[in-house]
Amino acid sequence: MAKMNFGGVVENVTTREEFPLSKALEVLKNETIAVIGYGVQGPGQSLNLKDNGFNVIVGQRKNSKTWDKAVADGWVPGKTLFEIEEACEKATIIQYLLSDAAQIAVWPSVKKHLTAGKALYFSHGFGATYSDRTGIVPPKDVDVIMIAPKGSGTSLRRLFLEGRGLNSSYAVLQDATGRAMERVIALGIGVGSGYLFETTFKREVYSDLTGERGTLMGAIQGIFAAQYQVLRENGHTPSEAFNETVEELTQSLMPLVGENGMDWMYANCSTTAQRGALDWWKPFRDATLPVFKKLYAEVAAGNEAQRSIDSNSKPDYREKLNQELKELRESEMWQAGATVRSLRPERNK
Ligand SMILES: NC(=O)c1ccc[n+]([C@@H]2O[C@H](COP(=O)([O-])OP(=O)(O)OC[C@H]3O[C@@H](n4cnc5c(N)ncnc54)[C@H](O)[C@@H]3O)[C@@H](O)[C@H]2O)c1
Ligand SMILES: CC(C)(O)[C@@H](O)C(=O)O
Ligand SMILES: [Mg+2]
Ligand SMILES: [Mg+2]
Repeated sequence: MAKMNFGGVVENVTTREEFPLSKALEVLKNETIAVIGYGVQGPGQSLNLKDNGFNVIVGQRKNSKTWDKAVADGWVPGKTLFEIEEACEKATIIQYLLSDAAQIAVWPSVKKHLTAGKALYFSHGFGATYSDRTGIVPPKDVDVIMIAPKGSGTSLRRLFLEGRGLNSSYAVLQDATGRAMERVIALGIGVGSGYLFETTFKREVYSDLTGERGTLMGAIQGIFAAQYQVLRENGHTPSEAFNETVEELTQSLMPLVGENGMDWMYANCSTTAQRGALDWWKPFRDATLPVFKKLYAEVAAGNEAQRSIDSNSKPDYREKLNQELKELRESEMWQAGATVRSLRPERNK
């Protein structure tokens, strides 16, 4: 474990240099890892583990689209692909990667296979932190660990195939075997993490729920929609409004931020743009600060978790979500976006 200085605060991190894949393979050489669920994280984590040489099987409901997807991805029924309970029985490490709501419903079937010495692995602090709402209370004689990739399972797989890695946080909630820490770090390296930073289950779920509702997904759509509306109300065309709101950000400016930070992106824009951005970022911060404070309070009170449990436990939750995504897709802004994307020269090759 290395100590790294993050803007003046020293934190524990683990990198592939100090914990190479060979060490991870050695630590887990006698383990059977069952990845339960084959939605978004399931494929990314299980395929990365398999390609890295670990002993991994998949547990998924038969007669489901994702069972068929697992078969298409090369998992073999009866050999490396099983019904959820059968996979849990065979496993020494159960990676619980069902949706957070489904984890509640399926918990009794998983719990009965959590015999002494096994490890229960999550990719989110949700189930265990909000145990009063989820009912997920692991037995005391198993390790309870977490690797939470900080991004989509789709990116986890794509970056792995490019020889890169998505960063993940890690935590140990329960160390029953004395091996929980080496198990979790080895799994973090195994699923393809770029580096691992330390957290707790509670800190992970609070920050993750805030981030995805905030700047990563919710706030960004909100601020896009507000600017697009103002431009349209003032007579700008959809293509101009979309380009000035979204396309330039994703195609030109955010890659520069990702590469070298905000000041570097600013420095690569005109002095006119720099003057305006440096003047306006603080009013935007001040306007949104109360919303972020309210959001964090809702997360900490458990209200966001409860809302997610209630809506995503309904039988028709997928149809409802798809309907809301359709509304977003069919809004003028994102329809303009579809046309803009179709005009990117690389799409016409
Ligand atoms: N989506 C991501 O990229 C991402 C990123 C980081 C962490 N996570 C966390 O990883 C975990 C898995 O998330 P996900 O987005 O991959 O899940 P998901 O929503 O894609 O669902 C995963 C699987 O759950 C199955 N499932 C749904 N309801 C079920 C039920 N009642 N019984 C049995 N199976 C059922 C689905 O068939 C699917 O295979 C969650 O804890 C999530 O918070 C997800
Ligand atoms: C990919 C995200 C948003 O980081 C994850 O937290 C999720 O819930 O899907
Ligand atoms: Mg999340
Ligand atoms: Mg997240």
